[in-house]
Amino acid sequence: MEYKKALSIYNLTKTYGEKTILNAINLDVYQGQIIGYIGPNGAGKSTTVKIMLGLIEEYQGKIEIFGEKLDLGDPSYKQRIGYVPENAEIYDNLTAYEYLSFIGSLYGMSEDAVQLKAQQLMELFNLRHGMHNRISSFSKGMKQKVLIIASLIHNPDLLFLDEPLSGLDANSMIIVKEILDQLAKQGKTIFYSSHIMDVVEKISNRIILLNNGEIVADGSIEELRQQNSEGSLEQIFNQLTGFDQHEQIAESFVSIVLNGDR
Ligand SMILES: Nc1ncnc2c1ncn2[C@@H]1O[C@H](COP(=O)(O)OP(=O)(O)OP(=O)(O)O)[C@@H](O)[C@H]1O
Repeated sequence: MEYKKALSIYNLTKTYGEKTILNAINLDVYQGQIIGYIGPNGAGKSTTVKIMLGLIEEYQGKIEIFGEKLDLGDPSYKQRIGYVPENAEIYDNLTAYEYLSFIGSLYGMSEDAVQLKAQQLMELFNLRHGMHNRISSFSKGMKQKVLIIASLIHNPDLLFLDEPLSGLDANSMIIVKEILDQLAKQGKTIFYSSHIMDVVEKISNRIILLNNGEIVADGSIEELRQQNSEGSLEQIFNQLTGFDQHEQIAESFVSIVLNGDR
């Protein structure tokens, strides 16, 4: 398979007031890549993803998705994108089936196609019996599974995932990781944002670390290991973000917790 560019970012800069969140970022992402998109809290990961999804319209720089300049006036590119947000605004009052039908119709799928796919995918996630129950009655993990199905039901080519395994049990996590691996082998491109470093390390074939508005590392885990003296991705993350005070901070925290009145 010939791997083409799925996404290009040129000099992307985003500021909020005085604060520069993204500082002239450049990035080319190819089909079939699973990008582990990581960085400290507030680094700008969600901001980057929201810009690519057209949810944030004010920025400087240029973005191309599937070779076309991002044109918010023509949102057809969105039909090729799937998204699992970190904080889902899921419609709790709908049943799982109603929600998936709604999402499918937004993506232009026929009712029959959505029904069949939703049923089959929910069954594979052990949710068949919850199909016609309101999402508000679902556990956290069940909701997460509905979100994952919703992000994939229209067979997108580019997938943005923000902590997608959040709330999933160990068995379901294995299934989702395997699904992502197989989708990437089919040429789908996946942006995987997470703070769980050992999962990112295993699942990604390319890791991008964002810190202080810049990309400070970009490569496979093997490449990052060669470039840095530390071994695990967690250690590389600590090193590149200049963090070595976990013990002191924890000690101060605990001593404040233990001191003073009840
Ligand atoms: N609407 C907004 N107005 C002002 N500042 C904002 C706004 N949205 C985000 N920010 C700021 O932009 C920065 C980046 O936020 P973003 O949510 O992209 O970080 P993140 O890397 O996804 O963090 P996390 O790992 O905590 O999810 C933060 O400093 C945040 O306070």
